[in-house]
Amino acid sequence: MTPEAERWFAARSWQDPSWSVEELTRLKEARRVSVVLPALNEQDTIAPIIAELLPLAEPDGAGEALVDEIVVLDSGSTDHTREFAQCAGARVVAREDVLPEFEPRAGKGEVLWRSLAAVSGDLLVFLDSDLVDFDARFVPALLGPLLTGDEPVLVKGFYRRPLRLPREGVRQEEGGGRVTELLARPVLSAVRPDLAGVVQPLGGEYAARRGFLESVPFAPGYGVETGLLIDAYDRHGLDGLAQVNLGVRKHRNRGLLQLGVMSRQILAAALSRTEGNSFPDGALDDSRDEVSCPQEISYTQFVQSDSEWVPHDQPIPTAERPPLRSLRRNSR
Ligand SMILES: O=c1ccn([C@@H]2O[C@H](COP(=O)(O)OP(=O)(O)O[C@H]3O[C@H](CO)[C@@H](O)[C@H](O)[C@H]3O)[C@@H](O)[C@H]2O)c(=O)[nH]1
Ligand SMILES: O=C(O)[C@H](O)COP(=O)(O)O
Repeated sequence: MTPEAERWFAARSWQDPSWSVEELTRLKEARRVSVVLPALNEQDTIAPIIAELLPLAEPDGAGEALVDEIVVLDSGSTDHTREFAQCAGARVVAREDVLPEFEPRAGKGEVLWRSLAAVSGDLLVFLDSDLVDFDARFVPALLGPLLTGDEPVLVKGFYRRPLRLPREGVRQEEGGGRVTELLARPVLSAVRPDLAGVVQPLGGEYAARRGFLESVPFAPGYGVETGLLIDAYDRHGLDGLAQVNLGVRKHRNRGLLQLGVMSRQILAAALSRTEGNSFPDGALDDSRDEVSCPQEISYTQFVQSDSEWVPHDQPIPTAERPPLRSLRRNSR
């Protein structure tokens, strides 16, 4: 690690976060907290996650709650995700119902971007909706550094990651985070060496201040976390970041080909934030407010069909969404 990364890791990593819900609810004062769950076809896991979150939204004796709203931002589900989420007690927002002047695009980054306009929180907590054995203590842990300190704008979770691949008969207590370890952390250590202390740069469990989220472009698809992390660092320095230990995080582990496509999206978000790059992935503009990109690039994977190997081209969306704040400025 660079000396700066080492200093940051020691100063800004909470290995055993122990803020209580009561303490944080008191510190919250007039600020609002929104929990946002991006979801695409998550009918198996969405309701148990919401059930676990609901107590955080119940007012205490003083009429206050740590969480003001739990919102599922639906990404075009075709299963029962929306109904199950609503029955479980969340507000469900379809991606086409927020910022309707923008034609919806596929992918996770798109719904996170739209969520800024759908929720009222000053502080937003993002959680994936494919989590298994979810523990609501993730939420106070992620909010702790934002409510107890002024500096961080983005707080990432870190955890042990089991790996479960039923088709392959794999069930391990560790070994998850394959894209994180094989692509994201190596790439970040090259393009922003000071970010080498971030344990789970891709984790979908993080909290951030609205002011920061509205000030940056959103990369599409699975590039969104990489973009937010690099942009938080570029604009607010390492001390704009913090990380908290969330214990264990289990999710649906995807197959290798799906992870290949995810990796290409992540690489596009990182390369487009690399000054002077000549890659086709895009580039920051001079003001660093926008990333100008081709709409799409293509990535080829190979699949076996009978005895032959055939190329299979995957479109990788690269067009980023502009900072939400710039839309408000332009509409005035
Ligand atoms: O088009 C999409 C795809 C996914 N999701 C949701 O986004 C979350 C994460 O998606 P998933 O496919 O489960 O991603 P992972 O394989 O878990 O990928 C990891 O790495 C990604 C790349 O950084 C992060 O976006 C993820 O949050 C992180 O968990 C889930 O709630 C999905 O339902 C959408 O809302 N829309
Ligand atoms: O975060 C990652 O590295 C990818 O989502 C893959 O995670 P997994 O190896 O735990 O499935």
